[in-house]
Amino acid sequence: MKILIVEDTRSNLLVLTQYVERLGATAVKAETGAQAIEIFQSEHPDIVLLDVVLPDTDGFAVAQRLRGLERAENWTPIIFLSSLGKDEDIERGIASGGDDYLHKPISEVVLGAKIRAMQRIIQMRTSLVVLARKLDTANQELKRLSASDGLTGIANRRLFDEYISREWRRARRTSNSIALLMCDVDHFKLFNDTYGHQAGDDCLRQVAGVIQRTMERASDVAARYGGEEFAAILPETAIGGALFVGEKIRHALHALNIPHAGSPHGRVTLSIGIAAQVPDTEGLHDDLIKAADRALYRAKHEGRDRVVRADAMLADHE
Ligand SMILES: Nc1nc2c(ncn2[C@@H]2O[C@H](COP(=O)(O)OP(=O)(O)OP(=O)(O)O)[C@@H](O)[C@H]2O)c(=O)[nH]1
Repeated sequence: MKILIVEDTRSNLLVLTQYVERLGATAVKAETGAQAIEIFQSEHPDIVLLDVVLPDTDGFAVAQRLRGLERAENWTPIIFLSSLGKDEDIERGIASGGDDYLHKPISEVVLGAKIRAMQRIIQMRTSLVVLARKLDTANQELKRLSASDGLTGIANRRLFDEYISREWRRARRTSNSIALLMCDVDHFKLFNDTYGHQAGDDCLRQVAGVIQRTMERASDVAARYGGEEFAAILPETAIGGALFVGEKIRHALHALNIPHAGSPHGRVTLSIGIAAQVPDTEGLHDDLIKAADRALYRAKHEGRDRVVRADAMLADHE
């Protein structure tokens, strides 16, 4: 343990140094406020014994400065040693950041007891800081788990719902387009029937990975929408950009070439429905989901393994 003694009277400094060393601690010494601040920063003492009357400033100002220098999680006990013994002096000492206040002349026994008490508080505080850090890590992990899909590790439906609602409102505020891709694995029931459920799960993991990797912007989110259906939210993206991403996903999955003997395509493919919209004041994000869903339905009916855009469907109907 390192104890900083701030005392301008040499004889006092000598005696206090002996007290501290007899406790088995290392003494570092300062004779002015400026020195105290400098040594505090370079030596990082565990406890500070601080005289109130100093040649360049007073101990109260030094204590305040030391508190300002401490990093968020750190705390160094400061014990004032003073010949000023009025109630107001003690009050000022504690208010300026001190933790205890001893009157001169200092008794070795009392000083030893106070230092041991401070050590005990330091230990308890350190355990609390460690515990708080562990809790923080556990909370972050919990947050991550509650937002991710257990099978594929990408965002789950809960996060999807939250994210699309938030991004829809943001797009409305900024009059930006938001795009949605709904992707469904083709003939997946047959895949399961042919290769087994385990292989099916593995396939879903790979498809999720392809979708996730294909999206490049930090604001893009890929989620497992349910079963063998995935969704991708692309904020600040118009239909052209969404089409580009959809085709990129489709080709990336082709490149992966996961065999699917039951499919006319011979490999695992995706049908993708896309929709994009600049939200108006009345529209709901549900409308965007419905539009992408209808496009997906159309992609299935037109032969699967394709990207169909919702606005093209509208044009067809016109
Ligand atoms: N292995 C596995 N299969 C799943 C999972 N979730 C859903 N499925 C299966 O996915 C299949 C989906 O089948 P359908 O909705 O009939 O569609 P499909 O066979 O993919 O045919 P199309 O979508 O019309 O191309 C069902 O057999 C589900 O059991 C999962 O987490 N793991």
